[in-house]
Amino acid sequence: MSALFDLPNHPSLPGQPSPPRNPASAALLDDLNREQRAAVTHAGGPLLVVAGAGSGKTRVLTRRIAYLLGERGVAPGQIMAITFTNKAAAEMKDRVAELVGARARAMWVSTFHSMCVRVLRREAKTVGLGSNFSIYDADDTRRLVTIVARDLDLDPKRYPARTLAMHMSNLKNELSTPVEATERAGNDLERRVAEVYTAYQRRLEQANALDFDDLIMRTVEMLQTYPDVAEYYRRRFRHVLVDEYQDTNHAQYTLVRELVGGAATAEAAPEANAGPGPAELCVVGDADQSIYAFRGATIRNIVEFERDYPQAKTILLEQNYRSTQTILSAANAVISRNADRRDKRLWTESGEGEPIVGYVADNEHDEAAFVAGEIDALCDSGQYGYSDFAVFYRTNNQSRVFEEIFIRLGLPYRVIGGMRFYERREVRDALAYLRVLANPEDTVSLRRILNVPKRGIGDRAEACVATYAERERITFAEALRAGARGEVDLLNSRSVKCLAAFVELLDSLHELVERGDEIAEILEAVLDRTGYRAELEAKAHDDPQDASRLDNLTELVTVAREFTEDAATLQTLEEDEGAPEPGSLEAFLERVSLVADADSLPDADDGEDADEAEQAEGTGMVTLMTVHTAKGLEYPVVFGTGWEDGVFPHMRALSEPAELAEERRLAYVAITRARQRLYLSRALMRSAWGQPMANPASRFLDEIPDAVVQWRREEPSPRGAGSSGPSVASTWGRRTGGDSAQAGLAARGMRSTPFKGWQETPAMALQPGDRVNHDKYGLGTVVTTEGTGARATATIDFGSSGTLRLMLIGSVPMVKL
Ligand SMILES: Nc1ncnc2c1ncn2[C@@H]1O[C@H](COP(=O)(O)OP(=O)(O)OP(=O)(O)O)[C@@H](O)[C@H]1O
Ligand SMILES: [Mg+2]
Repeated sequence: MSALFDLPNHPSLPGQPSPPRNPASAALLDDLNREQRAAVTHAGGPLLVVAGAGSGKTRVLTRRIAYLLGERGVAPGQIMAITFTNKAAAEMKDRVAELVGARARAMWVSTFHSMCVRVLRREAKTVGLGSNFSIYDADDTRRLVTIVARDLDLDPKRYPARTLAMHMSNLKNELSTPVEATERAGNDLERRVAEVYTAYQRRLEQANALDFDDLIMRTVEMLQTYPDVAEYYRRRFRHVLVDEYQDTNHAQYTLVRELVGGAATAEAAPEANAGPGPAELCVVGDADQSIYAFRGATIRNIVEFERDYPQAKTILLEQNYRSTQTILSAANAVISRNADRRDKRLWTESGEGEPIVGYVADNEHDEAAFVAGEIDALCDSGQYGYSDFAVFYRTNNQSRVFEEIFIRLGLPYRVIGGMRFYERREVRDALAYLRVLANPEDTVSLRRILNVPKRGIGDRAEACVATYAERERITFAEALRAGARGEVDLLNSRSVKCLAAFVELLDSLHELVERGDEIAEILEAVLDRTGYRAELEAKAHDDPQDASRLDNLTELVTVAREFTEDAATLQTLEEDEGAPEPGSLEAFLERVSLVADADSLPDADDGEDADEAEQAEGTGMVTLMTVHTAKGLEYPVVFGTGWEDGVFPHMRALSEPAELAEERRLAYVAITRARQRLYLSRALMRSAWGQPMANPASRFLDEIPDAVVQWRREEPSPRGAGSSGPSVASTWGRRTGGDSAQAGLAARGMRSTPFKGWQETPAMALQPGDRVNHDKYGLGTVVTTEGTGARATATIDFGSSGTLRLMLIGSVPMVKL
């Protein structure tokens, strides 16, 4: 226990139950503190457990379930437990199964959304849905709103889809129907939103689809409209337990009430003939971890619990069992800046622990390399296995950089939430084209794209070609060309024409490869000339998913562009025998397949063998996820990345006090996931939407006391005035070491990355004739320069090392002489 947040005399509750004599239940209660035990054994009225991060709230829920099953004779089928993420649900189920065995399977442990899907699929007929209804995610929703708004002739500048979707979602979270929304609309925006909402619901219904918010709202409506259905669920679930109660919104709150039957009690339902009586309710939460206000979550539900449920009992937990004091100090320092919160007195017995490690990276690639390097080193030291590590980022799109470096270094990892980029259909289609261009004989890819997009080469034509290839003992590609010349029997003339057009298309694309066009250009040509993009664009008006496919293709073009840019700065000197030429289409495809190959790492589909192997080795995989997804979880070592103003806190929050408070709670969540070691990093430059941006340090970093952070690498101080290139000194906040940066960094034992100092300016200013010294290629003379800003490049003659074209932005290990 240590200095900052000690509270040795934590209060105990009166009338504590002592552990029962039954040895089995003693085991269930043994390793709990008094307050936890009180919560586990509490019977009867509604129970609220409020406590800070890592104080054992979830453990209380899990134990309580085991206790209900083991000691109170409750059947598994009578238990409904609600968690915030699917991962948390799976973990809770596992933990209960460890305690009570396989019968845990009959419990319902799920998220609100999955629970509602389950109920609605069962009751589809009652609510007039086809049981195969589809579910639109947030992205689909926004795109459908765009379509609806366009149909209604709304000016997208004045009424952006995102805003409309948000307001609509708020209405649903408040359980307002389109009719109610229309009646209550008091101003122009509200009227527009109501119109969109009405039209949107009609479209959803036609598509037999529900969005996320509907899942909850429809379930609530059903329970309120059909008392016998509600009765069925109330009889069935005698125990309702909710984790992360601080993140429930009004709709979810109402759903819980309907399930428990508390509302009926409040409205003084006649005693006689009443249903089964309210179920036992147990909710746990922490107002400081409320991070879903954007989905209408309100801590009102915690604060007012005792008013909502007059018989309620509240239990506070104050001992933290998860983190070191250092980590708690950082967490407390950040969260205590929020106004209007109840101060908490978390304490721990686990000691100071390791200092928090801070790292200032040159850019996001450097940051990812640092993270990967640390994981590697800590694993090598034998202290940790891969599964002990988690890497957090603020938004999903930040995962790709980590995925790529992990792949390259062979670090096993998994991404929670968000589909792997290279698994997506459109990405695979586009890559199949490139594969065929790189290798015309790639039959699998060729057959994949043969009729994608549709071009009149049906299954029958394909079969004829395949048969001909087999008979003539030639490749499929050769047979295809024969078909295009009309030499394959049984092909009708229309098919021959289509094949000929396809072959011609491939040939024309192949010319671009021969000509040495950049990969991004080739890819663009593929998407345009095949009509792939046009087809998606046409369909995007009706199907929101097609619109997101277009975005993914744009992202793939960016990947290709970055690859070429990287290659320009890359080691031509380090060529492996037989490796494809750097920057070539082949090299690109090789790199991509390595990344995509991650799919076949354990856990994807290798099934049990891989699991066993993993367990045998005891190393597992590094987990990558957003902070939102990480809520409720814990890891021995946590990397908080992208701690930059504009990234985390999110850009949106910078000018919005309420949103900033929410981002701060998110930072509190991030920090308190760590058990032993915490790393916090940021990058000086980060590409966002294709543009490199210089981001200042996250204000949350500044809020953490210096005493608990050890900076492994600080921000380099800009060299004296007059150095080449415009300075970005204005964005370089505190922590700027006053020392000569290079020597200072070396002295602090900086790892592999060479010092980049002032080269971190937006682009190095060079002119033909300038002399430079490159870390790797040595002395050189600038021959020509091209482009500006992010596109700035220079062709430099390095004498015996060759003449190279280099990017002048990002981590260029080179100085001008
Ligand atoms: N009485 C206890 N003795 C030992 N370990 C405990 C005890 N209570 C909780 N723990 C451990 O402390 C860690 C944090 O517990 P838990 O995840 O239940 O906390 P939480 O309050 O739900 O945290 P969060 O707010 O992040 O959801 C877990 O590893 C848990 O097993
Ligand atoms: Mg928890």
